[in-house]
Amino acid sequence: MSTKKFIEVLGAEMVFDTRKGSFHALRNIDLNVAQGEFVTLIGHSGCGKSTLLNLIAGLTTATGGALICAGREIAGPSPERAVVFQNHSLLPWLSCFENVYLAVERVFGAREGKARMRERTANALAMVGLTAAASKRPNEISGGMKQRVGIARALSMEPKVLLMDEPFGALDALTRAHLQDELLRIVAQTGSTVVMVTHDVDEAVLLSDRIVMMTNGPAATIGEIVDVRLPRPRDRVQLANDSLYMEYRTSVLEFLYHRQAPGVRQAA
Ligand SMILES: Nc1ncnc2c1ncn2[C@@H]1O[C@H](COP(=O)(O)OP(=O)(O)OP(=O)(O)O)[C@@H](O)[C@H]1O
Repeated sequence: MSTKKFIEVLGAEMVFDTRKGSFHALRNIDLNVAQGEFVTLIGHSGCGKSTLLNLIAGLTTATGGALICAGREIAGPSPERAVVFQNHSLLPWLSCFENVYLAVERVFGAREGKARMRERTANALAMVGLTAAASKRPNEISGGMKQRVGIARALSMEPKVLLMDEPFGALDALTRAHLQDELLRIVAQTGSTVVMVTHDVDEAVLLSDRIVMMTNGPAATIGEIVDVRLPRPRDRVQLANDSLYMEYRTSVLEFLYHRQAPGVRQAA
Protein backbone atom coordinates (compact mmCIF):
# COMPACT_ATOMS: atom_id res chain seq x y z
CA MET A 1 0.00 0.00 0.00
CA SER A 2 1.38 3.37 -0.98
CA THR A 3 1.58 5.86 1.88
CA LYS A 4 1.07 8.56 -0.73
CA LYS A 5 -2.42 7.21 -1.32
CA PHE A 6 -3.53 6.49 2.21
CA ILE A 7 -7.01 7.75 1.48
CA GLU A 8 -8.18 7.44 -2.11
CA VAL A 9 -11.34 9.02 -3.41
CA LEU A 10 -11.89 7.78 -6.94
CA GLY A 11 -14.53 9.48 -9.06
CA ALA A 12 -16.91 9.81 -6.12
CA GLU A 13 -20.46 10.92 -6.86
CA MET A 14 -23.18 11.78 -4.38
CA VAL A 15 -26.78 12.10 -5.44
CA PHE A 16 -29.35 12.56 -2.66
CA ASP A 17 -32.95 11.46 -3.01
CA THR A 18 -35.11 14.32 -1.81
CA ARG A 19 -38.85 14.97 -1.80
CA LYS A 20 -38.31 17.28 -4.77
CA GLY A 21 -36.43 14.64 -6.72
CA SER A 22 -32.76 13.79 -6.86
CA PHE A 23 -30.08 16.31 -5.92
CA HIS A 24 -26.59 15.93 -7.38
CA ALA A 25 -24.36 17.17 -4.54
CA LEU A 26 -20.89 15.93 -5.53
CA ARG A 27 -19.53 15.21 -8.98
CA ASN A 28 -16.42 13.26 -9.95
CA ILE A 29 -14.35 13.83 -6.82
CA ASP A 30 -10.79 12.53 -7.16
CA LEU A 31 -8.51 13.00 -4.19
CA ASN A 32 -5.54 11.19 -2.66
CA VAL A 33 -4.41 11.95 0.86
CA ALA A 34 -0.97 10.75 1.97
CA GLN A 35 -0.25 9.23 5.35
CA GLY A 36 0.55 11.98 7.84
CA GLU A 37 -0.82 14.68 5.55
CA PHE A 38 -3.07 17.50 6.80
CA VAL A 39 -5.69 18.36 4.18
CA THR A 40 -8.42 20.96 4.55
CA LEU A 41 -11.59 21.20 2.47
CA ILE A 42 -12.75 24.75 1.86
CA GLY A 43 -15.60 26.16 -0.21
CA HIS A 44 -18.77 28.19 0.13
CA SER A 45 -21.64 27.10 2.32
CA GLY A 46 -23.57 24.19 0.88
CA CYS A 47 -20.94 23.15 -1.68
CA GLY A 48 -20.57 19.66 -0.21
CA LYS A 49 -17.61 19.74 2.17
CA SER A 50 -19.44 17.86 4.93
CA THR A 51 -20.87 15.45 2.40
CA LEU A 52 -17.35 14.57 1.22
CA LEU A 53 -16.09 14.25 4.80
CA ASN A 54 -19.05 11.99 5.65
CA LEU A 55 -18.20 9.78 2.69
CA ILE A 56 -14.64 9.38 3.98
CA ALA A 57 -16.02 8.75 7.48
CA GLY A 58 -18.26 6.05 6.03
CA LEU A 59 -21.33 7.74 7.52
CA THR A 60 -22.82 8.05 4.02
CA THR A 61 -22.29 5.82 1.01
CA ALA A 62 -21.29 7.35 -2.32
CA THR A 63 -23.73 6.80 -5.16
CA GLY A 64 -20.82 6.39 -7.57
CA GLY A 65 -17.06 5.88 -7.57
CA ALA A 66 -15.02 4.34 -4.78
CA LEU A 67 -13.39 5.37 -1.51
CA ILE A 68 -10.43 3.53 -0.02
CA CYS A 69 -8.57 3.93 3.26
CA ALA A 70 -5.37 2.05 4.09
CA GLY A 71 -5.92 -0.26 1.13
CA ARG A 72 -9.50 -1.26 2.03
CA GLU A 73 -12.76 0.02 0.64
CA ILE A 74 -14.59 2.32 3.07
CA ALA A 75 -17.79 0.40 3.81
CA GLY A 76 -19.06 2.17 6.93
CA PRO A 77 -17.89 4.09 9.98
CA SER A 78 -14.87 2.72 11.81
CA PRO A 79 -12.72 3.80 14.76
CA GLU A 80 -9.80 3.88 12.31
CA ARG A 81 -11.47 7.08 10.99
CA ALA A 82 -12.49 9.13 14.04
CA VAL A 83 -14.71 12.15 13.51
CA VAL A 84 -14.76 15.42 15.46
CA PHE A 85 -17.87 17.51 14.83
CA GLN A 86 -18.51 21.19 15.50
CA ASN A 87 -20.89 20.36 18.34
CA HIS A 88 -18.66 18.01 20.35
CA SER A 89 -21.68 15.72 21.17
CA LEU A 90 -20.57 14.75 24.67
CA LEU A 91 -22.85 12.83 27.01
CA PRO A 92 -23.87 15.44 29.60
CA TRP A 93 -24.29 13.02 32.50
CA LEU A 94 -20.73 11.68 32.20
CA SER A 95 -17.49 13.37 33.27
CA CYS A 96 -14.86 14.34 30.68
CA PHE A 97 -12.89 11.25 31.70
CA GLU A 98 -15.91 8.97 31.32
CA ASN A 99 -16.80 10.48 27.94
CA VAL A 100 -13.35 9.63 26.61
CA TYR A 101 -13.23 6.27 28.41
CA LEU A 102 -16.41 5.20 26.63
CA ALA A 103 -14.70 5.56 23.25
CA VAL A 104 -11.57 3.79 24.51
CA GLU A 105 -13.65 0.91 25.83
CA ARG A 106 -15.48 0.55 22.53
CA VAL A 107 -12.24 0.23 20.60
CA PHE A 108 -9.97 -1.59 23.04
CA GLY A 109 -12.45 -3.20 25.48
CA ALA A 110 -12.22 -6.68 23.98
CA ARG A 111 -8.45 -6.98 24.30
CA GLU A 112 -7.23 -4.66 27.06
CA GLY A 113 -7.75 -4.43 30.81
CA LYS A 114 -9.33 -1.52 32.67
CA ALA A 115 -6.00 -0.16 33.97
CA ARG A 116 -4.58 0.13 30.44
CA MET A 117 -7.77 1.73 29.17
CA ARG A 118 -7.76 4.24 32.03
CA GLU A 119 -4.16 5.03 31.12
CA ARG A 120 -5.13 5.59 27.49
CA THR A 121 -7.95 7.91 28.60
CA ALA A 122 -5.66 9.90 30.88
CA ASN A 123 -3.05 10.20 28.11
CA ALA A 124 -5.61 11.52 25.63
CA LEU A 125 -6.88 14.10 28.12
CA ALA A 126 -3.30 15.13 28.93
CA MET A 127 -2.58 15.61 25.23
CA VAL A 128 -5.28 18.28 25.00
CA GLY A 129 -4.34 19.83 28.37
CA LEU A 130 -7.42 18.69 30.26
CA THR A 131 -5.97 16.56 33.05
CA ALA A 132 -7.24 18.96 35.70
CA ALA A 133 -10.77 18.95 34.29
CA ALA A 134 -11.06 15.15 33.96
CA SER A 135 -13.74 14.76 36.63
CA LYS A 136 -15.88 17.69 35.45
CA ARG A 137 -19.13 17.28 33.54
CA PRO A 138 -19.60 18.99 30.14
CA ASN A 139 -21.86 21.70 31.63
CA GLU A 140 -19.06 22.67 34.03
CA ILE A 141 -16.50 23.48 31.32
CA SER A 142 -16.19 26.09 28.51
CA GLY A 143 -17.01 25.56 24.82
CA GLY A 144 -13.32 25.35 23.96
CA MET A 145 -12.76 22.73 26.65
CA LYS A 146 -15.71 20.68 25.40
CA GLN A 147 -14.23 20.74 21.93
CA ARG A 148 -10.92 19.56 23.38
CA VAL A 149 -12.71 16.62 25.04
CA GLY A 150 -14.13 15.80 21.59
CA ILE A 151 -10.61 15.86 20.16
CA ALA A 152 -9.27 13.77 23.07
CA ARG A 153 -12.05 11.26 22.50
CA ALA A 154 -11.16 10.98 18.82
CA LEU A 155 -7.41 10.72 19.51
CA SER A 156 -7.93 8.13 22.26
CA MET A 157 -9.13 5.66 19.64
CA GLU A 158 -5.71 5.91 17.94
CA PRO A 159 -7.38 6.44 14.59
CA LYS A 160 -5.52 6.10 11.33
CA VAL A 161 -7.31 9.23 10.18
CA LEU A 162 -8.74 12.17 12.08
CA LEU A 163 -11.74 13.69 10.32
CA MET A 164 -12.83 17.11 11.55
CA ASP A 165 -15.95 18.99 10.45
CA GLU A 166 -15.44 22.64 11.37
CA PRO A 167 -14.22 21.63 14.82
CA PHE A 168 -13.55 25.22 15.89
CA GLY A 169 -16.45 26.87 14.07
CA ALA A 170 -18.44 27.69 17.19
CA LEU A 171 -15.55 29.14 19.20
CA ASP A 172 -14.44 32.73 19.75
CA ALA A 173 -11.35 33.88 17.84
CA LEU A 174 -8.84 33.57 20.69
CA THR A 175 -10.00 30.13 21.80
CA ARG A 176 -9.99 29.07 18.20
CA ALA A 177 -6.40 30.26 17.70
CA HIS A 178 -5.33 28.47 20.85
CA LEU A 179 -6.92 25.20 19.75
CA GLN A 180 -5.43 25.49 16.26
CA ASP A 181 -1.99 25.78 17.87
CA GLU A 182 -2.73 22.76 20.07
CA LEU A 183 -3.89 20.78 17.07
CA LEU A 184 -0.66 21.64 15.23
CA ARG A 185 1.35 20.41 18.22
CA ILE A 186 -0.70 17.21 18.62
CA VAL A 187 -0.52 16.36 14.92
CA ALA A 188 3.25 16.91 14.94
CA GLN A 189 3.48 14.58 17.94
CA THR A 190 1.17 11.83 16.67
CA GLY A 191 1.85 12.05 12.91
CA SER A 192 -1.93 11.84 12.34
CA THR A 193 -3.47 12.01 8.91
CA VAL A 194 -6.13 14.73 9.05
CA VAL A 195 -8.94 15.80 6.76
CA MET A 196 -10.68 18.90 8.07
CA VAL A 197 -13.57 21.02 6.80
CA THR A 198 -13.23 24.73 7.39
CA HIS A 199 -14.65 28.08 6.26
CA ASP A 200 -11.68 29.97 7.55
CA VAL A 201 -8.94 30.85 5.05
CA ASP A 202 -6.31 31.63 7.71
CA GLU A 203 -7.07 28.39 9.51
CA ALA A 204 -6.66 26.49 6.25
CA VAL A 205 -3.29 28.06 5.42
CA LEU A 206 -1.93 27.76 8.95
CA LEU A 207 -2.79 24.07 9.37
CA SER A 208 -2.67 22.47 5.94
CA ASP A 209 -0.21 20.68 3.78
CA ARG A 210 -2.81 21.03 1.02
CA ILE A 211 -5.99 23.05 0.71
CA VAL A 212 -8.68 21.44 -1.41
CA MET A 213 -10.91 24.17 -2.82
CA MET A 214 -14.37 23.09 -3.92
CA THR A 215 -16.56 24.66 -6.56
CA ASN A 216 -20.07 25.82 -5.75
CA GLY A 217 -22.83 23.26 -6.03
CA PRO A 218 -24.95 21.69 -7.29
CA ALA A 219 -22.68 18.97 -8.61
CA ALA A 220 -19.72 20.46 -6.79
CA THR A 221 -16.27 19.14 -7.46
CA ILE A 222 -12.67 19.95 -6.63
CA GLY A 223 -11.78 23.25 -8.29
CA GLU A 224 -8.14 23.68 -7.35
CA ILE A 225 -5.68 22.41 -4.79
CA VAL A 226 -3.10 24.65 -3.12
CA ASP A 227 0.12 23.05 -1.89
CA VAL A 228 1.10 24.91 1.27
CA ARG A 229 4.88 24.72 1.45
CA LEU A 230 5.37 26.61 4.68
CA PRO A 231 7.93 24.94 6.96
CA ARG A 232 6.78 23.42 10.25
CA PRO A 233 6.56 24.10 13.10
CA ARG A 234 4.44 27.09 12.12
CA ASP A 235 4.08 30.14 14.27
CA ARG A 236 0.99 32.27 13.66
CA VAL A 237 2.65 35.52 14.74
CA GLN A 238 5.67 35.06 12.48
CA LEU A 239 3.45 33.96 9.59
CA ALA A 240 1.36 37.13 9.87
CA ASN A 241 4.14 39.00 7.99
CA ASP A 242 5.37 36.14 5.83
CA SER A 243 5.10 36.88 2.10
CA LEU A 244 4.58 33.22 1.15
CA TYR A 245 1.78 32.94 3.72
CA MET A 246 0.16 36.01 2.15
CA GLU A 247 0.44 34.48 -1.32
CA TYR A 248 -1.34 31.30 -0.23
CA ARG A 249 -3.98 33.31 1.55
CA THR A 250 -4.56 35.48 -1.52
CA SER A 251 -4.83 32.53 -3.87
CA VAL A 252 -7.50 30.90 -1.68
CA LEU A 253 -9.37 34.21 -1.39
CA GLU A 254 -9.19 34.71 -5.15
CA PHE A 255 -10.60 31.27 -5.76
CA LEU A 256 -13.43 31.78 -3.28
CA TYR A 257 -14.41 35.34 -4.10
CA HIS A 258 -13.43 35.81 -7.76
CA ARG A 259 -13.58 32.42 -9.42
CA GLN A 260 -16.31 30.90 -7.17
CA ALA A 261 -18.16 33.98 -5.96
CA PRO A 262 -20.74 33.20 -3.26
CA GLY A 263 -24.17 32.48 -4.60
CA VAL A 264 -22.90 31.78 -8.14
CA ARG A 265 -24.23 28.32 -8.93
CA GLN A 266 -22.50 25.91 -11.25
CA ALA A 267 -24.25 24.80 -14.37
CA ALA A 268 -25.38 21.32 -13.26
N1 LIG B 1 -29.12 14.08 3.40
C1 LIG B 1 -29.27 15.00 2.46
N2 LIG B 1 -30.34 15.00 1.65
C2 LIG B 1 -30.50 15.90 0.66
N3 LIG B 1 -29.61 16.89 0.40
C3 LIG B 1 -28.52 16.95 1.17
C4 LIG B 1 -28.29 16.02 2.24
N4 LIG B 1 -27.12 16.35 2.84
C5 LIG B 1 -26.64 17.42 2.19
N5 LIG B 1 -27.48 17.79 1.19
C6 LIG B 1 -27.27 18.91 0.24
O1 LIG B 1 -26.01 18.73 -0.36
C7 LIG B 1 -25.35 19.99 -0.49
C8 LIG B 1 -24.03 19.96 0.24
O2 LIG B 1 -24.26 19.95 1.66
P1 LIG B 1 -23.06 19.95 2.70
O3 LIG B 1 -23.65 19.98 4.05
O4 LIG B 1 -22.13 18.87 2.36
O5 LIG B 1 -22.35 21.35 2.36
P2 LIG B 1 -21.20 22.10 3.15
O6 LIG B 1 -20.25 22.60 2.12
O7 LIG B 1 -20.64 21.24 4.22
O8 LIG B 1 -22.02 23.32 3.78
P3 LIG B 1 -21.73 24.23 5.07
O9 LIG B 1 -20.42 24.88 4.81
O10 LIG B 1 -22.87 25.20 5.07
O11 LIG B 1 -21.73 23.31 6.26
C9 LIG B 1 -26.32 21.04 0.05
O12 LIG B 1 -27.03 21.59 -1.03
C10 LIG B 1 -27.23 20.24 0.94
O13 LIG B 1 -28.52 20.84 1.00
